[in-house]
Amino acid sequence: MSDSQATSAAQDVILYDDSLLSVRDLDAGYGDLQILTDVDLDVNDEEYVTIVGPNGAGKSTVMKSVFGLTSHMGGTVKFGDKDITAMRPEDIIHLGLGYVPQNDNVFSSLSVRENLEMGAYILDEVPQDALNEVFDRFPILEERQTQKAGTLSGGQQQMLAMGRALMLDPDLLLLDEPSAGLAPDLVADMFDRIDAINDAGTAVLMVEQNAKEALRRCDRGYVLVDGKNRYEDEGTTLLNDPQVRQDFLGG
Ligand SMILES: Nc1ncnc2c1ncn2[C@@H]1O[C@H](COP(=O)(O)OP(=O)(O)OP(=O)(O)O)[C@@H](O)[C@H]1O
Repeated sequence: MSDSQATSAAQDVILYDDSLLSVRDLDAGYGDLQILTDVDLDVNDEEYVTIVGPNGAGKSTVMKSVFGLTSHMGGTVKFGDKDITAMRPEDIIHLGLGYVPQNDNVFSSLSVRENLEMGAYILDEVPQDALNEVFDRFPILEERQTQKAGTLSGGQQQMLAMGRALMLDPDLLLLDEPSAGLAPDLVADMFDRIDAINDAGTAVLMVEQNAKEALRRCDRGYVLVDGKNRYEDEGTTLLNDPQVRQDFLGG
């Protein structure tokens, strides 16, 4: 453990002093309904972090809370040196944080290219370099750039949603269930693409139902249960932990 880390006695969660994203004692929910309690979480520069856990554990709520989409009830969220606690999403994206929600993540009636251009709406001009990079990363989007997004397959729409978030070249990408709804033979391809995005230097925080594959690929993982931290460790360590396997990974 480096000098910049300290272990939280309560949950045995490692807290970092200099992480890119730092969530501390976060309480959040919807309206008056509290879902998250004292959640701690870090993502370091260029790190790939996964949150897994049972249905309804609050995984998506963590992502939404980081991105300013829930009721904030306590605790802090820092991104780089900025306190972004309860900041609005339209302000957060200026800071280099991109979010790809699980559902409704493309504008169906707009073309593929228009969707990508919308990703950069906060800029005065469409960043051509970023657009070309997205097309290099997802060639099918270049081929189909004039097609309406709603006519793409589920996997292609997921690529478009990611491509749109990449238009601002974020330092951290939040991905909520990127493999949801994909045919089994497309799931590995989607994970390969996420690996490539991370290898190119973008930190990733991902929620996944496909927990084993996600833990196999990530650097570190968190297991969230009932809106609280339960385990945190390197992905492969969690994957091989008998208790985690039995309780959360189907044996
Ligand atoms: N907009 C909302 N309003 C009220 N309650 C909500 C809302 N969205 C989610 N919840 C509730 O918050 C709890 C956590 O949901 P969340 O989607 O964060 O869990 P999850 O771990 O991502 O689950 P899953 O794996 O099933 O997607 C659930 O009880 C859910 O019903």
